[in-house]
Amino acid sequence: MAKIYVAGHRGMVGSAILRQLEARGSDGLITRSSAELDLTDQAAVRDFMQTERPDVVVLAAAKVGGIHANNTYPADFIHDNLLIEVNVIGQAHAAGVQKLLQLGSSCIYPREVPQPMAEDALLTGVLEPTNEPYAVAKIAGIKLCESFNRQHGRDYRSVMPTNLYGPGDNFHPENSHVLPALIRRFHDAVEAGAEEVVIWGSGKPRREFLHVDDMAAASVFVMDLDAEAYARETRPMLSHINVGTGTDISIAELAGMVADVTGFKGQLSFDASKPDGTMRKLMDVSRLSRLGWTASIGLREGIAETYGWYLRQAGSLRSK
Ligand SMILES: NC(=O)C1=CN([C@@H]2O[C@H](COP(=O)(O)OP(=O)(O)OC[C@H]3O[C@@H](n4cnc5c(N)ncnc54)[C@H](OP(=O)(O)O)[C@@H]3O)[C@@H](O)[C@H]2O)C=CC1
Ligand SMILES: C[C@H]1O[C@H](OP(=O)(O)OP(=O)(O)OC[C@H]2O[C@@H](n3cnc4c(=O)[nH]c(N)nc43)[C@H](O)[C@@H]2O)[C@@H](O)[C@@H](O)C1=O
Repeated sequence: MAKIYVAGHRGMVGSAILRQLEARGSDGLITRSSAELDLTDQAAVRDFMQTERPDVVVLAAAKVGGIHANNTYPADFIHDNLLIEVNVIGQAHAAGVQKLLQLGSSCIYPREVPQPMAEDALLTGVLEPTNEPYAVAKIAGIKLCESFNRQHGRDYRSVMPTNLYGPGDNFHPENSHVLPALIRRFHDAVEAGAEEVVIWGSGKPRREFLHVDDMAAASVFVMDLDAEAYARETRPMLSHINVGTGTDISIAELAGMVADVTGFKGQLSFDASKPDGTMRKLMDVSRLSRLGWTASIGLREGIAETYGWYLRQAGSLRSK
């Protein structure tokens, strides 16, 4: 059985990938928390890779956050993510790891790009300023994989997820992504009997949301593809594959859905002092669907399930 190292296994995506691998009986799984192995520390990553010598690496560790966190801590987002990618991808190669899957993000695509965004839209225009530093690091991750493939014949693959959500998400009131932020805000409003909930920005931006279990399934699917199938879709650079649902929704519509799921009956208002970010980010998922994978969890169903999970965490999440 292959030894698979899942970097970031305590995070929302890494934990979902770990669940999928465990469910199919993988028994060579290797994990380390950030307290055990700081992936920004090159010497520590080198020692770990040389000692463990995994067969496969899944890179789901990153500094992650929503629009406010990206806009407030740009240095952390570019610095930590570049180090994590250089260390994990570079030291995996140095330890002879032939296969790796790295997770990027839909924010790699230019701000003004034809929708839906196809993989070859990469580097065709100017990035969205609220998350440009993070996006530059994610683009560097793609180019690292491509370059190790070209120069050293490695099989390093990249998946670009759309906005994700689900159990294990970060529900921080300011630093999280929109969906967990709204779940928490609407839930708190219902509990407090509040009459109004404030939504950041104009409510007009459109986003595509994918449940993390779908993302984990897609990650394992891409990891398992035979090399010829991956190459067929990603030639000539053996580059990245988009992962999404292929449908989007406005933030105002999303807020209405979360209000419905949480039972909030009051008014919504919009705070124009907060940034909208990119006005639309819809993935072209035809590469992945040609290969045979499509998402299966509907948005409303996924929000209801995530809200159930949030409620089961009781006070532990809300005290953060
Ligand atoms: N969430 C989303 O909407 C999206 C996420 N992505 C990408 O998916 C991947 C996973 O994201 P997600 O699961 O949401 O993020 P989380 O924040 O939930 O998890 C990130 C994980 O990375 C680990 N990590 C962070 N810094 C370090 C470090 N210095 N050393 C070791 N481990 C570290 C953390 O480990 P520990 O818990 O041990 O501290 C954590 O478990 C990322 O690459 C992200 O960019 C892409 C698009 C959308
Ligand atoms: C996944 C992706 O995530 C980030 O980009 P983003 O798509 O802009 O992410 P977001 O989820 O934070 O916001 C989506 C939209 O929603 C609006 N919005 C309303 N009310 C809240 C709110 O309460 N919180 C947040 N965060 N946003 C809100 C918000 O104003 C924006 O218009 C990247 O930085 C980058 O990290 C990345 O790759």
